[in-house]
Amino acid sequence: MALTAAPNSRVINISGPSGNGKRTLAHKAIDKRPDTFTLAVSHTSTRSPRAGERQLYGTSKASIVGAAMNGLVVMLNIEPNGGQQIQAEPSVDACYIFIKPPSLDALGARLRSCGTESDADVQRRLARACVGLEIAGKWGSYDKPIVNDDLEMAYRELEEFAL
Ligand SMILES: Nc1ncnc2c1ncn2[C@@H]1O[C@H](COP(=O)(O)OP(=O)(O)OP(=O)(O)O)[C@@H](O)[C@H]1O
Repeated sequence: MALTAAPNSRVINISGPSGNGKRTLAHKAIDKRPDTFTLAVSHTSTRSPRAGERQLYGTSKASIVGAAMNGLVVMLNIEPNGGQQIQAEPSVDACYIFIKPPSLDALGARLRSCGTESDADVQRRLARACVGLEIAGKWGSYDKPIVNDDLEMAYRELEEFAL
């Protein structure tokens, strides 16, 4: 049987530098509209799925398409390569959102506020974020950039784009 998502279904790859609020934004979407949004996390994640999340294993594509066929907007927070594979799959109507921090200073403050990382780790993640933002800027292959400054406004942009 061919895997074909329902016409109005959406699969959204959520990408962007570590610590810029991808997970926070996705969980806000699930909290606000639990009957609409679900989050698929990579099977490489070290933690168990939280409420509203689906963990992806070998049949990831089938489970994504299955959820989309059930009318859900499936947000993917997975490794960049995995996201590109899903995007390249013609049976899935996938799009690509890039979440940007308002500034590198703000991103640094968020990483530090978690309190789980040493200064050296924060500096390393910021350096990676600089590279990621530069690549994304040149790459330009995402459908929707969202600046996650005010969380409520960022969520409204996500909702407007997704629904
Ligand atoms: N708009 C915002 N304003 C202020 N703080 C925020 C905002 N969005 C997220 N944060 C905070 O930033 C920190 C990192 O957020 P989050 O874990 O969602 O990032 P992430 O992009 O999913 O990170 P990772 O890719 O490492 O999993 C958290 O402490 C979160 O509460």
